[in-house]
Formats: sequence, structure tokens, C-alpha cells
Amino acid sequence: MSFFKNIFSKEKKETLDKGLEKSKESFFGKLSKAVAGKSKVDDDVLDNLEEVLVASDVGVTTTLKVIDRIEARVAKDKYVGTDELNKILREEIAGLLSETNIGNETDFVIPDIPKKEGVKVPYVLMVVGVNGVGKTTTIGKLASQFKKKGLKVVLGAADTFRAAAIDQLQVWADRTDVPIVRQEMGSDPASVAFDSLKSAVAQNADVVIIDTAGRLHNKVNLMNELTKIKRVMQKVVDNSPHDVLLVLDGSTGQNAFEQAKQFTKATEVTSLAVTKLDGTAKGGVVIGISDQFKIPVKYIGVGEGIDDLQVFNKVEFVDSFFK
Ligand SMILES: Nc1nc2c(ncn2[C@@H]2O[C@H](COP(=O)(O)OP(=O)(O)OP(=O)(O)O)[C@@H](O)[C@H]2O)c(=O)[nH]1
Repeated sequence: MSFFKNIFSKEKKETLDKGLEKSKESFFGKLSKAVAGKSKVDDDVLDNLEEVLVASDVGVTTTLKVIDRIEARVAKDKYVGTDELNKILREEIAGLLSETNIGNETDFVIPDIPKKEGVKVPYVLMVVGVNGVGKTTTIGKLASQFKKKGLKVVLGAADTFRAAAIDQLQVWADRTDVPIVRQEMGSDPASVAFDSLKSAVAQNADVVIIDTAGRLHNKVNLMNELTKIKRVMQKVVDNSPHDVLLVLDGSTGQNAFEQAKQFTKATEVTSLAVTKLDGTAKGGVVIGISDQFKIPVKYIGVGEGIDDLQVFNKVEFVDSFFK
């Protein structure tokens, strides 16, 4: 029985366990096969383990790092059963996640931004990511969670490239009963972001979430657009955005790595949300991306429902993944 069960809410744990079901099944099945019939950790076992990690979308670089650590820890040819190997693997992966995911957050909180000349300053969260990864849904879920915490939220529809994106954000604004700042399709995204921040300040809002367009096919445009949005936002709130959250679809495995690479080249990404971890066996992507890009995973999506976004907690994640 796991010690962590006592710390975290039962409901959250159940959703996480269920969300990671496919990743776990596939991981465990393969892990058991990797050591089946073996009585010691030899090159064969390490090779098999490497294959399992790569197949779980942990990524080659991170996989090799984990294998090296296990090799350094377990004396070659020493007897190690599945349970013990699993325990060692779990400890090494938890250690790896700890290098980037320093805190152990369990709740939707945002830092307080000091007042400026006596006026409340909202926390500015800019959300980036390509279309279809679950960006709008994540923004909606975040708005709902922050609101539940008693925070005043404003949404900014700065993805003006497609009318559907604005309309979809409007749907979430209505659903969560949160004000939204929007303009016509095709209007300047930076202007929408500027208006959103002005509106948030005027309304004494605690947090403003800015949706942006994620057209990766033209990296220079993307970079220019995000840079301009930031520059214009800083006219209203110093040092904004306080967080640039990149949303990645966990079910796309290696594609998510590629997107992380492109976005980190285009702008400074300060945190990650990995969505759609339910229904995929590629949960290992969380471990690899966080390790390779040295960016903390802040949120994970484990379902389509409004409450199916969780604050990423490395202890819970590893506990659930390896249970
Ligand atoms: N199963 C599951 N589905 C999710 C999750 N997050 C988002 N989705 C679904 O993914 C689909 C795409 O999500 P959107 O929020 O529309 O994606 P987007 O990135 O904003 O894409 P555009 O609106 O096309 O820009 C929707 O059907 C969501 O319900 C998740 O964690 N799990």
C-alpha cells in the first residue's frame, strides 16, 4: 500500500490513476516482460528496459540518462526482481523529475504580484501551443479552478487568427461565468492582449489568461507575434507575462517534443501543461519533456471534463504511474 495515499485527496488520486491507466498498463506489461525469466540485471535486462522507456515516449536522451543511473546503482549481474527494479526505476524517475519540478504543488494557486502605486496588479498568464492540443480547454479548466479558489479571472482572446478560436473561448467564458475580452477575427492579437490587461486592472482581477494563436508553420511570424504581444502587455503590467504556459498534447508522443523544441525557440516558455494523458499509453512524455527542456510541468489534462485538469505533482504522478 502506498504511503502517498494519505496525503492527496482520494478523488484527485482516482482521476489521476484512471487517466494514466493506459500508460501504466502498457508500461507495466512491458516492464514485466523485460525482466521475465531473468534473475539478475544484465545487459539484456538493461537493453529491454531501454526499449520499454523509449516505447513509453520518455525520449531517447532521458531514457539513456535513466539507464545510466540504474547501471551506476545496481551492481551488474546482481539479482534484482521486477519489484525491486520497479522501485529503483521509480526512485530514479522521481529524482529526475525533481530536478526541474522543484515544488510539490497540489493546488491551483498563483503568486501574489505586488501592488503598483496602490493599485492591484493581476497575474498575467500567456498560453501558447498549436491548434488542437487542448489549449482552449485548458484555459477554460484553469479559469474554472481559479474561480473556485475565489480568484477573479479575465480571459483574453488573442488568438484572432480563427473565428472558431474566439468563439470557443467565449463558450468557456460563458460556462465558467468569467469575463472575456475579444475583438473581431483578424484584429491585432497584441491589441486584444493590451485591452485584456487594461480590463483586468480596471476590474481588480487577480489573474488574466491570454490565449494566443499557435501557427508553427511560420516560426518567424510566431516569434514576432509573441514578442509583440509581450511588449505591448508590458505597457500595462511590468514584467508581464508572469508565466508563459506551453500546452502540449501528451497523446502525440514525439510530436509534443518537436513542438516544445519549436516553441522554446520562438519564446521563453516558463511552464508546461500536458493534456490528453487519459486515453494514451504515452504518459512517459511528461518525464522526457520536463527533463529535456528543463521546464516544469505545471498542469496535466486527464479528461475532457471541466475538473479534469490537475496541478502536476511529481510525487503523485510517479506514485500513480508505477503503482
Ligand atoms: N481526453 C481528453 N481530451 C482533452 C483534454 N484536453 C482537451 N481535450 C480535448 O481536445 C480537443 C481539442 O481541445 P481544444 O481546447 O479545442 O484545443 P485547442 O488547442 O484550443 O485547439 P483549437 O481550439 O483548435 O485552437 C477537445 O475535444 C477537448 O475536449 C484532456 O486532458 N483529455
